[in-house]
Amino acid sequence: VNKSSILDSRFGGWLWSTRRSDGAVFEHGPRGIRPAGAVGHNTLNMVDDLGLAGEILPITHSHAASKNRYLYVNGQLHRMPSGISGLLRRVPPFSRPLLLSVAKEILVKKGVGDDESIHSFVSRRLGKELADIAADSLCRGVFAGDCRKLSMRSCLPLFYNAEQHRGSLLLGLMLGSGPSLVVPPGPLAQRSVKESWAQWSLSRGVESLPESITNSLQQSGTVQLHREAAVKQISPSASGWKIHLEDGVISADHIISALPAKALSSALPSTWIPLIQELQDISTVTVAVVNLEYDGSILPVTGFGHLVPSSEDRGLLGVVYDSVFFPQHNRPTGQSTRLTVMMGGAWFQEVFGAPEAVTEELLLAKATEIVSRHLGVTIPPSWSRVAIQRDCIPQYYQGHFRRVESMRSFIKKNSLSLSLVGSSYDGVSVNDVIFSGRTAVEELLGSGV
Ligand SMILES: Cc1cc2nc3c(=O)[nH]c(=O)nc-3n(C[C@H](O)[C@H](O)[C@H](O)COP(=O)(O)OP(=O)(O)OC[C@H]3O[C@@H](n4cnc5c(N)ncnc54)[C@H](O)[C@@H]3O)c2cc1C
Ligand SMILES: C=Cc1c2[nH]c(c1C)Cc1[nH]c(c(CCC(=O)O)c1C)Cc1[nH]c(c(C)c1CCC(=O)O)Cc1[nH]c(c(C)c1C=C)C2
Repeated sequence: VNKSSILDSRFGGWLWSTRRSDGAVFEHGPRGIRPAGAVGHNTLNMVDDLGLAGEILPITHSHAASKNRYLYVNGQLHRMPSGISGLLRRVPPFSRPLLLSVAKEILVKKGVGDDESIHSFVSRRLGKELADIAADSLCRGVFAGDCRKLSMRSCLPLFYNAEQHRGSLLLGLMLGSGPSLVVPPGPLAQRSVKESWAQWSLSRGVESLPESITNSLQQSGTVQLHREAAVKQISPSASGWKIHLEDGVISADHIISALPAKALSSALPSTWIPLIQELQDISTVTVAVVNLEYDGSILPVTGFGHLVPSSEDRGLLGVVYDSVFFPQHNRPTGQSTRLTVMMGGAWFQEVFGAPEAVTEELLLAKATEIVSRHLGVTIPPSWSRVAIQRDCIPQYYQGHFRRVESMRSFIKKNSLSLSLVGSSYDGVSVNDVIFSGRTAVEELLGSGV
């Protein structure tokens, strides 16, 4: 069910694509989905099932957008180190070869405590410089968040587990750290492995995925879809639940809630204070997403985009070079360059003030000024679109795992027929949220689906 005022008449939440009448596509949320691992295979299997395989746009690991990612530090773009030579040489903005930090990492003692901030973990194992620049930028480029508050255990479980099981990131990544989930790959996922895909999109944008799911559910004739009907209240009843929607009441024997944690908390019975409190305490951040189109081929570099550490500019998270990796989404006539400037995140309020008060003009002016200063583009954009994505990325702060455990144990102890899925709990990527839905259904049916 879709509620928020800007997303009124559509399903799909943050999977949101603008298709211009001339064929150009602009993404206001995710733009690339990772094919790898169990969660990646699971999504590709669903793409197969939906009959969308013919619309897939893959990017391989050898593509420039996979190899080249940049950092903007001290007023300059720096290509992020990659491959063996990137480890052996000193690559600015870092002051020494990364190999030195990585080699020493093996000798660093395991941390104490059951969670730690990402900044503290990286400082301890790899040094302060990598924490201040690399971890800081990575957290802004995935969670739009602050690495000094984000949880290592919940945000980067692969690296957290590497230290837990092998005492070292390097050893854990080389030797593996515990059993990993496996989802049998279907034809598309097998193709992604064979062709070494790094990410993918769809020819009419990522929103084709929820659109296709909606069509498939409608055609099945077995599912009721309520559009523009917010869940107002959920109350227990003799047969399970009564769900009070804006357009009526429905009964359910089990609820799989994919609502953002805060929205769910305000719909629950007020007597469930511990669960409501935990849900409310999951913070989110707001991101300003500014899509820009320029005439001609105007980029001085080619790659995925660049990230900006908080020490350089607190309000600017990074710039995505969309037309480099999905040129199929460019307008069909004449050369053009599509960029997305992402701003705010954990620093939104501090830099721009209250999201409801900031003007689109101000954000557009800041975005075009950044493109001109960072990329030397002197012409104005030929098209632009500003979207203020309110509360769009949940923040898994230190101790998040305990909060999630405590909510699930409250649900179990009180025998509530309720499953929590979606980006507030077990991962924010598109793959993670789809997989969380599958896991909830499997637990409910007690078997592999
Ligand atoms: C700018 C941006 C860039 C991103 N980039 C990437 C990327 O490159 N790759 C990637 O994998 N992920 C990316 N993500 C993350 C990913 O898109 C999201 O985490 C994911 O789509 C969240 O899905 P969800 O279904 O959990 O939540 P949402 O998309 O938030 O869906 C929740 C739905 O619930 C509805 N709702 C809310 N309240 C109520 C209510 N009371 N009643 C009924 N309905 C309600 C909302 O309208 C919405 O439709 C990005 C996110 C953003 C914002
Ligand atoms: C500048 C801000 C942002 C950019 N993308 C996002 C923000 C907030 C959001 C985002 N990006 C990714 C994910 C999913 C994570 C996953 O587990 O798949 C989300 C929620 C993908 C991603 N983007 C970057 C990295 C390192 C990742 C992880 C997966 C991968 O390695 O591909 C880096 C990055 N993000 C942005 C830019 C400009 C950039 C690097 C140059 C934009």
